[in-house]
Amino acid sequence: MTAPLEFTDVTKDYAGFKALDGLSFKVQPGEVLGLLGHNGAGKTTSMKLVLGVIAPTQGDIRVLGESSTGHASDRLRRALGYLPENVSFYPQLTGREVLRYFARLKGAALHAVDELLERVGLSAAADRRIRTYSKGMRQRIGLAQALLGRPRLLLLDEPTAGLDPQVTREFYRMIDDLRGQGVSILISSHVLPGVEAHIDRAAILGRGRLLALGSLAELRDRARLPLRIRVQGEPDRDQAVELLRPLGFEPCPPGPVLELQGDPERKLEAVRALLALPGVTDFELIQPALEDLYAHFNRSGAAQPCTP
Ligand SMILES: Nc1ncnc2c1ncn2[C@@H]1O[C@H](COP(=O)(O)OP(=O)(O)OP(=O)(O)O)[C@@H](O)[C@H]1O
Repeated sequence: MTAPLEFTDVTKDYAGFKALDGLSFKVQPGEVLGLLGHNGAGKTTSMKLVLGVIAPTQGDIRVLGESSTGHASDRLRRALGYLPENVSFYPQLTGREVLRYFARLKGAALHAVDELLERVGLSAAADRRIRTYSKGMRQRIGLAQALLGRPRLLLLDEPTAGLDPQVTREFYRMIDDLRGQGVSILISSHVLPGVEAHIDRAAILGRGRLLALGSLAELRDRARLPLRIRVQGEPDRDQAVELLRPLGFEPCPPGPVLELQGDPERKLEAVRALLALPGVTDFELIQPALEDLYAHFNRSGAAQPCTP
């Protein structure tokens, strides 16, 4: 099956400044790919290239099997859903009016509007003016707008920036549903903790270059960051350290609970040793989080798995 989105060796220069440098990746059918990077890494530039708003300086971008810059780009734009980073609508219009307006622009069926309002949980607020909407409600109307025309490929640029944790969770639940329906999604973010559980793979961008691409498990394998073990109970700290140090585990700085970090390959040996230690009532294995992997591949200093 053709990948809904494919970047091949894409470079984008803005007046001599390389915003993207040899970027290649694919979004597979029904996949959620996280495009992760710091401010200025090239996430929005990538989105604009997919939309055909700007053209690559070099390289090729295939969107739903067609070139993003060819004569098909208008039609392609209609087949895409896009939620921009700073979503803004006419404040004096109601939610329903905004969606009807965009449905006409996109050539989407007007009867889809009420269904979409329901889907994003805004039916009750459909006849309120946008200027009375909270930030979370505006993001939801933005998502509904992006879903007009039942796009097979959805581009979400920093969709949860500025949302509170509860609204962020609700937003990701909607993303999970869409993924379940086979929609392919490119989601850019620099807010990493929330996105981790909702993406199939991550593409880590740094200064326009692809630093790493893979599932969390693949990135963990590649990075080989230390595994952290949090020990519950009241074992003798010195005894625990003495036992685990020969296995390559070192204690984290003293805190309310004992934590050690070391080679993930020696996890079982470490666990066995811990189980034999008096006072241990339980333990928790803590894998490097997406944030740790991101820091590792960005080389913005070694990841600090010992920090909470
Ligand atoms: N029209 C433009 N002209 C010149 N430089 C630009 C232009 N648009 C973007 N850039 C530069 O290209 C780089 C990538 O910008 P881009 O907006 O793609 O980053 P981003 O990853 O989306 O960042 P953010 O998280 O801050 O939105 C930045 O250094 C930016 O200043």
